[in-house]
Amino acid sequence: MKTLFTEAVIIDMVDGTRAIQNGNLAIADGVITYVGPALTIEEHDQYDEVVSCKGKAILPGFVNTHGHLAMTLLRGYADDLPLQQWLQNEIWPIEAKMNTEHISAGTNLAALEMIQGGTTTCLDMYHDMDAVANVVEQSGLRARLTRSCFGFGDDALRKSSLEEATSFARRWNGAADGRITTMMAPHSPYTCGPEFIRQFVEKATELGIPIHTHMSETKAEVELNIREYGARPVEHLDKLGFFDIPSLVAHAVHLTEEEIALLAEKNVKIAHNPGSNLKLGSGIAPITQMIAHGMRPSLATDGAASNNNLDLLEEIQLAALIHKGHLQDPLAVPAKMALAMGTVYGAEALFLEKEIGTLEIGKQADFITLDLTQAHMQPQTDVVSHIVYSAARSDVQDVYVQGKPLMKNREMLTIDSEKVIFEANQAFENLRG
Ligand SMILES: CSC[C@H]1O[C@@H](n2cnc3c(O)ncnc32)[C@H](O)[C@@H]1O
Ligand SMILES: [Zn+2]
Repeated sequence: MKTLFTEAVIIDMVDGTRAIQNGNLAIADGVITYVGPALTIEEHDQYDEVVSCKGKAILPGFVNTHGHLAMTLLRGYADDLPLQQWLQNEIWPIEAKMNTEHISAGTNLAALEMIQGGTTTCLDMYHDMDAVANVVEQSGLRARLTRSCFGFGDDALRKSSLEEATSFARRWNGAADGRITTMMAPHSPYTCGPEFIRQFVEKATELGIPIHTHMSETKAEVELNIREYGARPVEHLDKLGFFDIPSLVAHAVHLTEEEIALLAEKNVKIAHNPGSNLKLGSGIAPITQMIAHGMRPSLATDGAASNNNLDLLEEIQLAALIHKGHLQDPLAVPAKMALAMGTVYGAEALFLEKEIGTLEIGKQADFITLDLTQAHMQPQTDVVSHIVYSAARSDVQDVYVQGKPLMKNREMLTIDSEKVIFEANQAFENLRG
C-alpha cells in the first residue's frame, strides 16, 4: 500500500528544524519513501491513496525515553511527597498488590493516553512485562521494554529476577515486526548492590542490548551512595562497567562538572524528566551543561504517579521553559532544541536512531500530525515555536507507527477508549480494596 500525504507543513527534524511548506510525505510498506516539496498531480497516480493534510503539520512522533506505564493506575494516588518517602511508604506497598490484570489495565490506559498525545515510541521498565509487551503489540506503539529488578532479598530471589529479566529480553527483542526491542535494567544503585548490577551489565553485553537505570535523581541518593560505596553514583556505575556498553540513565539531576564530562566521553544517553523532577522536588537536571559537553539529552515523563500525565509535549514545553527561568537565560534551551529532545534525541537515547526520530527516506513511517488551524496557533509565523510554546496535546490529530494509523482525526483505531478507561477505573478500585 502506497500512501501520499499532501499539503502539510513538514518538520522533518533532519537539519535543525526546517519547515517544508506545502510538503509531501510518501510511505509504502511502513517505510518513508519521499519527503519534500509537493509532487505533481501526475505523480499522485503512483499512489493507492492520497491524503490531504491541509492545515496540519507533520512531524516525527514523540519519543518518551523513561516511564512505568502501568503506574497510570496510581495517578493522583500519593501526591506531594519526596522520592524516598513516596516510594517506600506509598508506591511500593500498593505495587506489591498489583497482578497481571492491574498491569494490563494500567498499561492499556497509558497506551491510550500516549497515542492521544502524539507519542509513538516509549520506554517501559516495570514488572510483569509479558503483559506490558502484549498491550504494546496490540496498541501498535513502538517500545523499548525491560523487566526491571530490585536487588532486595536473598541470592535466590536475585537470581530468579535476573533470569526473568534476561528471558524477557531474549524473547521479546525484535517482536511485533521489530516494534518491540528490549534492554536490561537494574532499578538503581540504591536498590541494587554492585555485584547484582555487574550481572546486569554482563547479561546486556551477552545479549547485545542496552542497559538502563535510575541515577542521581536526588541529593539524598548521592549522599547515600557515598556513605555506602565511597563514591558518587556516576563513579560507582562506571567502575561496574555500566558505561562501557550502550547505556541510558534516567534523571541525572545531581551531577558535577567532572561527572558530566565522563558521561559525555562515554556517550551515555540521558532521559531528562522535568515534570517528575519538579513534582517530587528532586531538582533541575544540568541540561545546558550536558549540551555544552556535546550531549543530546532526551525527554521522558516517568510514571504517571509522579508527573501526573504521559504528555511528552508538556515535557518539551517544560524543557524549553524551566532552564530559561532557572538560569535566568532565555537562550538556555531554545525551542528547536526542545523539539529535538522530544523526537530525534529520544530516538538516539533508545538506540533506535537508524529506524526513527526524523522523517527521512528509508526510515520507519512513525509520524504525527498537529492541527495548525486553532486560534492559539495563529498567526502562522514559526510552526516550531508554536508547537513548543503554544500547542496542546489535543492538537494531535493523526498518529502513525510503521505506516499504520493508530489514531485518525482523533479517532482511536487500535484501542477501545471507553473499555480501557472503564477497566482502568475498575482495576484501581480493586487494587485499593
Ligand atoms: C522495578 S520496576 C520500576 C520501579 O520504579 C519505581 N519508580 C517510579 N518512579 C520512580 C522514580 O522517579 N525513581 C525511582 N523509582 C521510581 C516504580 O514505582 C517501580 O517500583
Ligand atoms: Zn522512573
